[in-house]
Amino acid sequence: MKDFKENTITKTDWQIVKRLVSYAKPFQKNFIIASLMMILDVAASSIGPILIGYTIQIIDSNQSVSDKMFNFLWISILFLGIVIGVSFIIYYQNWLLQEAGQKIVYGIRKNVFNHIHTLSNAQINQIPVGKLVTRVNNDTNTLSEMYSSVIVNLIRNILMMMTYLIIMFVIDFQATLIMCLVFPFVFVSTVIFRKLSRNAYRKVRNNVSNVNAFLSENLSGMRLTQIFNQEEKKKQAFTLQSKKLRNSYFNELMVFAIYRPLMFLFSMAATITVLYYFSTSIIDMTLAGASTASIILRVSLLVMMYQYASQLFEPVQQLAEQFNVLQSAMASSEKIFDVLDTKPEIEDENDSIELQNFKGEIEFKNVWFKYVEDEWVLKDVSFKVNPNDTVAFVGATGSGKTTIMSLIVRNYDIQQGEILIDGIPIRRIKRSSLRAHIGQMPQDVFLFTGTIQSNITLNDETISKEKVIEASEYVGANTFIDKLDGTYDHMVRERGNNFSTGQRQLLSFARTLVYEPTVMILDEATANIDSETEALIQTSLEKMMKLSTMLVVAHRLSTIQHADKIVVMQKGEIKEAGTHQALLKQKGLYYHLYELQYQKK
Ligand SMILES: Nc1ncnc2c1ncn2[C@@H]1O[C@H](COP(=O)(O)OP(=O)(O)OP(=O)(O)O)[C@@H](O)[C@H]1O
Repeated sequence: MKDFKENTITKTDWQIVKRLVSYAKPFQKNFIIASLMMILDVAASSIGPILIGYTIQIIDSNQSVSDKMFNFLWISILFLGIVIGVSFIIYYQNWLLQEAGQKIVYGIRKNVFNHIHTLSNAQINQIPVGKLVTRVNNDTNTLSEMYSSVIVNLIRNILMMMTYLIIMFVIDFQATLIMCLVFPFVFVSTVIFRKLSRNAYRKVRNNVSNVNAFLSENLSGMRLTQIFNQEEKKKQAFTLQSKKLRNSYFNELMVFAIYRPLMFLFSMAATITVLYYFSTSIIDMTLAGASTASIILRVSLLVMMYQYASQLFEPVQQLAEQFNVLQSAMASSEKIFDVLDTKPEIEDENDSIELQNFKGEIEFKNVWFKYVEDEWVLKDVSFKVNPNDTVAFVGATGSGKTTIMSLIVRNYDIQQGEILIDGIPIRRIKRSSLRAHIGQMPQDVFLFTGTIQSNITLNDETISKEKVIEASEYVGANTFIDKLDGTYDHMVRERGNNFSTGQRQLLSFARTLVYEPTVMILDEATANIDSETEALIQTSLEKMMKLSTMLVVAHRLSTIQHADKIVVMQKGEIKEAGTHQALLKQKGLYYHLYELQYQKK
């Protein structure tokens, strides 16, 4: 799975629309009020040209000068009133729609983020982080635009066009009919434009997603790039991605750059047609000796028609562009719903239970496990961890030690065999309950941006500062925390890059201890740690081993000599198990591993 699409059923446009409407339902009041205001807005905006035409008619009327001035004044006040009214309507309408749009998108964004957290490690590992960011952020933003501007404006523009056309037909049927000859051209070019712009939009979206994926991966791995002097290559790769994005934007701009002037051309053609038609009819009237009043009336109608004709194409142009946003919102919605429809591979069973009075007993019975088809990573693995025991797992890299730890917290489901936690099959236990009782200290400790304290409590406000200090002192992390500016309030930079591997390990110990788990899992860091910190880690580990059941993936055999049991793994199988002394006596695999490390020292 490189994207969520591969795991979901293809959705029809109608299904997408239905779901989008369902999100808008709680805000129907906003949409109804905005629509009513839109009708007012359209009505008020259509009156402008009529008022101008009427003003021209007053000039030539039989009214006295003071009456004319009085009427001008009233028309001006009415006009001003309409302009103020329309401005207020537009402001309030925008506010209502933006409020609804932002709230809807806030909800969707939250759903997408939360849903991603329900997916299994295997599902998440297959999708680049940048793509996930694009789904949660960019795609939901496209939706916001659709809810807050497109839907209502789309209806407004259709309504506006219809109203203008009806008024024009009423003013002069023949002139309007002739003007309408331009519409087939407008229609054909709009259809072509929609097609071209849809492709352009799609390319832009894909390239944005690719650039995001590239950036998130390469900025996280920047240190490695520098270590291997690969900056030039990365710069070139980024330039290529960036160029693709730039070109796709250019492409999109080109489509618009052609369409807009084309629309202007049609609009001018229509306006000139109307002007020509009316001008000739006025000349004909003059030649036929028509009265000044009827000529002035004709001139006022000409002004009105000119105004409507020139404004008519604005909604047409906007319509085409809004259809595009609508289309891109549809595409984004499809991607968002693909995320939401991806079923988590590992879910709690309906009758799953909470772990009560957990003793900390773990048993693997003939467990077989593979990540991918035909590649067994664990083969018939059986072992038992008794409450409060310390069991260590050793073996060559890739032998399956970390995998065993992941299975204990059910990050993956096994294919054969059984995992029992306090005698209960693991599938029957709520995953949240497992994680609440089993504290994990992974190999690569992840630190979040924030304070030392927030990194230890993981923002759980029920954990007191005293507890944080107590845990830090217990594991010896206070030796470096106390030296920091602001101690526990010292800021941790993104990913904790201002702390050493050893310091991160100690913080990870404290983080686990404050949650008081019954079982602790430690995947020892493989990176080299300075001997002072290593001694600190060793001491705190020995202390922690006394607190609860402990499982350790050990790379330094010195760490685990006092373990109750050492399990030796090779290529997914358990080859030996026993205490340090017993295994040494066997002179098997463990003995050789030990010899190797001993010789190195
Ligand atoms: N998410 C994954 N998807 C596919 N294969 C994986 C995944 N994680 C691990 N593996 C494979 O499973 C095997 C066992 O890996 P595991 O990480 O459990 O080994 P390990 O003994 O803990 O190694 P190390 O000592 O290097 O940490 C390896 O061959 C590895 O390539």
